[in-house]
Amino acid sequence: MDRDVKKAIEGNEREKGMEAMSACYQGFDPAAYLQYNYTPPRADFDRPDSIVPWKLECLHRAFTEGDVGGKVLVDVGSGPTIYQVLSGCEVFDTLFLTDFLEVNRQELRRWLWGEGGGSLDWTPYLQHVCKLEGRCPSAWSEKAARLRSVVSDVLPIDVHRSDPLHPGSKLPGAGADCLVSSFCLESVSPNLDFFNRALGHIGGLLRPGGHLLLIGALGESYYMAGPGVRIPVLSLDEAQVCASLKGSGYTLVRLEVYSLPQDMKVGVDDVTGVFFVKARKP
Ligand SMILES: C[S@@+](CC[C@H](N)C(=O)[O-])C[C@H]1O[C@@H](n2cnc3c(N)ncnc32)[C@H](O)[C@@H]1O
Ligand SMILES: O=S(=O)(c1ccc2c(c1)CN[C@@H](CF)C2)N1CCSCC1
Repeated sequence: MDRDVKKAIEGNEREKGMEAMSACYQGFDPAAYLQYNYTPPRADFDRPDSIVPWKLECLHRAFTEGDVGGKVLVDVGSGPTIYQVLSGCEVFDTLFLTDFLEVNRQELRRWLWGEGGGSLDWTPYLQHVCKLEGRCPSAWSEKAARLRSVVSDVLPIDVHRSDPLHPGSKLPGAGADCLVSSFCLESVSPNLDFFNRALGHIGGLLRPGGHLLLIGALGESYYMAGPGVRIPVLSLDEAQVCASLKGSGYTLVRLEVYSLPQDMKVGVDDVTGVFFVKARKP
């Protein structure tokens, strides 16, 4: 087949894949998503085997062990959540939260700068991270104020585009010093080729020597993002995560895996585990 024709067909297939995934996300319900994933039993701070303490500890350690630093932190695919930057906001003074959907960007703005506060009370998360930092849990309001003070903007993003941030949203300097992204790439990629390309696209936002903190689902093929809103997920295993990072040129610093207890499998998805990756862009 003529190479140009092949490229046109491939390009057309990619556009179709992006449109199909975008259509899936039009029903995304931020409040329902938060309810499904960020309230008990999944978010139970009193359970030693709960995933929340594990994940917040992974993030705290990654941001505070001395090798991560700079000015600009970008969270890719923030959704309606802020837990993923509660440690990073103490290290960086310029944060960008990003998401594909306006409903999620609005949810973030409501918590950051709005009157109502948002759909979820993040106080337990703020208190837990304060404890990890050796601070009194009552310092949670100071941490909330710090986060609100360092978030520069909540930006639209599409990881399937070679320049994921819209042309008008250029990052300061030579790019981000650190990227964090949780449950995004595998949740928006129709197949492994999309996943690997998206990983490459977000890597373009990161300066050489910068760090990627990537959190994601293992063994997940779908999740519910609202009543009747079923979103397909690219099912990953540890080996594939490592292969994709290597293929994208990253140096793996650490990979940690959490296996979900049976009672945390509550029907909102079929996730079997969660990975936490710290990697460095050479
Ligand atoms: C499973 S949620 C993850 C939310 C949050 N990071 C968390 O840890 O719970 C996936 C997010 O990816 C966003 N998304 C969907 N398509 C995207 C795209 N093409 N590029 C970037 N983000 C996208 C969705 O709007 C949603 O907020
Ligand atoms: O690991 S979670 O249970 C979690 C949190 C979010 C998600 C999943 C799992 C699995 N499905 C994902 C779909 F993309 C979203 N968790 C919720 C409490 S705070 C730490 C993260």
